[in-house]
Amino acid sequence: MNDMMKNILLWLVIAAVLLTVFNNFNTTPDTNRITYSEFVKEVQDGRIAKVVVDGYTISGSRTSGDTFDTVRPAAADPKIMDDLLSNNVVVEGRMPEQKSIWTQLLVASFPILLILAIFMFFMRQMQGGAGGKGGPMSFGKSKARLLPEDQIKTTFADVAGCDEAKEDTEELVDFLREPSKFQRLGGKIPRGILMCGPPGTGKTLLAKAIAGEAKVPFFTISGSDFVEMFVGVGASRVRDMFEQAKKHAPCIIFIDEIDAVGRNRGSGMGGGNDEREQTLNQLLVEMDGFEGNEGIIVIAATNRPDVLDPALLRPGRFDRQVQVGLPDIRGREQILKVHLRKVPCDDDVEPKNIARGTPGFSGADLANLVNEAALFAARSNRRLVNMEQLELAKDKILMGAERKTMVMSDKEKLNTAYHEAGHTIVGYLMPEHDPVYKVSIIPRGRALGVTMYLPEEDKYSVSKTGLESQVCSLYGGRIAEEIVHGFDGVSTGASNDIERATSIARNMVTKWGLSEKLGPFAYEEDENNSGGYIAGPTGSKANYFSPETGKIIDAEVQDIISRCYAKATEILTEHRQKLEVMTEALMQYETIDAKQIKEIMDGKKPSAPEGWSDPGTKSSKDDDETSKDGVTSSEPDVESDDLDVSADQAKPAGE
Ligand SMILES: Nc1ncnc2c1ncn2[C@@H]1O[C@H](COP(=O)(O)OP(=O)(O)OP(=O)(O)O)[C@@H](O)[C@H]1O
Ligand SMILES: [Zn+2]
Repeated sequence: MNDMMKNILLWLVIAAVLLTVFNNFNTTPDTNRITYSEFVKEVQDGRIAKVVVDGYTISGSRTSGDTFDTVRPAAADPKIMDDLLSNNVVVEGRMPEQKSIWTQLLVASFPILLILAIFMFFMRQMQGGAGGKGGPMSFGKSKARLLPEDQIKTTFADVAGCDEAKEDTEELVDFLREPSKFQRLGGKIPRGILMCGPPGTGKTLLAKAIAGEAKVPFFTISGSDFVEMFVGVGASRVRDMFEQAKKHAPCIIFIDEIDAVGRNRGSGMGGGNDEREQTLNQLLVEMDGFEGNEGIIVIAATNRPDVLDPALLRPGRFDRQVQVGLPDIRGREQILKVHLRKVPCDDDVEPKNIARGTPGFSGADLANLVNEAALFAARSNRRLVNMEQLELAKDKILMGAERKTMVMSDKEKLNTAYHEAGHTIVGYLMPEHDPVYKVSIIPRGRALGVTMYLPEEDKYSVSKTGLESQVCSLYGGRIAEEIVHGFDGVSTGASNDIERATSIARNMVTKWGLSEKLGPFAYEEDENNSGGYIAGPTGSKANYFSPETGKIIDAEVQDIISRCYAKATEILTEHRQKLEVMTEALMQYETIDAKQIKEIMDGKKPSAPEGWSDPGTKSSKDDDETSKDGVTSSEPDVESDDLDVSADQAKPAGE
């Protein structure tokens, strides 16, 4: 309440100043104006001849003939006036009504009350407390939502594929079930747990499952809910939340995106954000404030543990970290099983196969996959989800939704086919390159065509050779166009490829220490993503090099790219014949799989892809699509970022 009081006080002072100014303005001194005490004295001295009373205003004339006026203070006892005026003075007009001291006070304080009321109204609005939209129960001042214990149906059985994280948190369940027993045994229980991991890996789910298993209430709030416009609001929200939690203990407080408030103070983005800092301080105070045996466990989630303020990680606060990473193949299989349980499935459904084909997928991606498959099944009036729909759903998530309505001209289609075939052939032949999983010239999302690579198993890093191979295959598309149409015939379709290739080459030099000339130093650092991304979106960068080094960096990047470009050109010139065959196959089938690609690369005639039936002739019409990206969706490494990018591209046409 403290900060709120400060705010109110501030407003009161402003109100008081305003009132004073207003009053002064009102009582501009008149030449004849006298003070009330002067007036009383003059009456007593018998100098007043006539008095006209109008409420509190008193005017009149003196025995000497000149006029005067004065204002009777509300506090003056009216009876004294009566006594004063009883003799030899002519009194006209009416006396002020007798008001109780309370009424007078009320009248006097009305403007202040009004301002207070308006202020309170705004506070309420800001805190969005009224009525609790969304949550089953939300309480006034803090935005935290409270899920009572009987409403949490999530258990550990719903969380699959993160066994270590589950093990790490099992003892919390025991503790929450019976905090006193734990205390008696001298068990030491952390107050705060930090769950770290990429988005969608089930951090929220796991926290909820702990509450569900322990049958305790679950408070949830997002770090961004604390960051407010008004200084002090966030801090008071934190205080409120902990107050509420204490009433419901034992319980769990879950703070999602703690990095929104917990960023390192005095460094990084938006330095000197008072509000955020105050909120963070309050959080630290509250964390220190409750005893370990109160039965409150604060679980915070973040995917950027590295940006958190070290004070948050100190003993007694979030001193225990639980890693919730992307699931491996076994994990993915289990997660798929959890979600497939909820939809009617055909007998042919093999979670293991889907798990194998989805490296880099998060739990949320897999849940989405099952959901999409169910939608596909519903759309084709099937009662059971089968493997075909699961494959379709996987492709949709990996490559974006097909845009069946978009018609390309034959010329554009042919160009796209050459482009994708170029990517595919270079990717196929380069060492340590992920195998091509599918090539398609069906427009998806913003891409005109897609070449999808998938590693055979989960991969956590890429070698220098692998990276250079990626750069080569990224240029393969553009080079194929160049070989067929000449330099003047190259389309704009390669912009995304070029961007990504450049980004890989640059990261090789400035981040991954893969330039011999420059050595293993970090010259550049992304503010937003702390490395690990290959061709991920670039945030604002921090540079650590002199202008001279900058020139060498540029030269090194150019060197990598020109070497890779030459290599890819060499490959495609040598395999020109295969480029033609693959293009032809793409024109015919539109989508070909690893099997057809292998046949073509072995110099054989490609077979028809599985499930392919001749659709007859397709209509074609000119299309004014602006984005001509033939996106090469190579499989990401540790991060599933590229998956997100493909998913984003499933938005409607034209960005
Ligand atoms: N390990 C898992 N087992 C089962 N389902 C999962 C798992 N991980 C994620 N999911 C599914 O994905 C959904 C989203 O997961 P959740 O919100 O818990 O992720 P998160 O890590 O908290 O993500 P974010 O960081 O984006 O908040 C869950 O509701 C669940 O359906
Ligand atoms: Zn391309």
